[in-house]
Amino acid sequence: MNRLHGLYAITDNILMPDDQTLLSQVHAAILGGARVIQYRDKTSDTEKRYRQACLLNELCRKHQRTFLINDDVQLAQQCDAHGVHIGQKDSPLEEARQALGSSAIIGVTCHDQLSLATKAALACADYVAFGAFYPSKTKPDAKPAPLSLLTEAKSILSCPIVAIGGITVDNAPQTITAGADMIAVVHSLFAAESITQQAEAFALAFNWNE
Ligand SMILES: Cc1ncc(COP(=O)(O)OP(=O)(O)O)c(N)n1
Ligand SMILES: Cc1nc(C(=O)O)sc1CCOP(=O)(O)O
Ligand SMILES: [Mg+2]
Repeated sequence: MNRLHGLYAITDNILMPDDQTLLSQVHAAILGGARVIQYRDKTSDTEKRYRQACLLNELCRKHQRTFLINDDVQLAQQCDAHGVHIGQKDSPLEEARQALGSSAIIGVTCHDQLSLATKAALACADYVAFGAFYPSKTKPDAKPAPLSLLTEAKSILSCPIVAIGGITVDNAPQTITAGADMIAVVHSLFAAESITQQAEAFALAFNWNE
């Protein structure tokens, strides 16, 4: 199975306020076909973040899913995650690689800028992420990015490409056709009535394009 392809589910500390909700919602997403899980908790509760990251790591390993930590290289190390997702204001890629080693998966946010992606790819990022392609409920201030960026990026990069920001079951096929290898989703997945069915619908969008 290609580990960096398909539905990329990102957790949310508001939609999933406690351990039980977090675990059951991520489990539901995995059952529906989410291939990559990112633990994204923007609180400063270190104890909770460590505990939840360990719980999710165990769940993802049990189901052979890729588990990444947002922002926090040290937490990724502590909970033995597969890797980390870093933004332009987080730890530099070189530092993250030094800390986590050559087999870790490191993804980098590139917003709407191809130049950030070529730089990250040259520095051996495992994937690059562009967005926001649609208005995002999770990050309403995210700068918009055009779908044409995905097509342009696909023609010059050899690493996998993630599309993020306001992705829904309705607009997912367009982002995949434009060049996304993975679609990263928070709200449209985890606020759904049936998370498993919603994940299945996202996963189907990839089958139509394969
Ligand atoms: C897959 C993926 N893409 C982009 C982001 C955004 O990262 P960043 O710009 O560092 O913003 P925060 O998520 O830290 O608020 C992401 N987390 N995941
Ligand atoms: C975390 C994040 N980063 C973005 C970017 O554009 O870099 S958009 C975003 C939020 C994604 O959540 P939703 O699927 O609810 O829009
Ligand atoms: Mg970040």
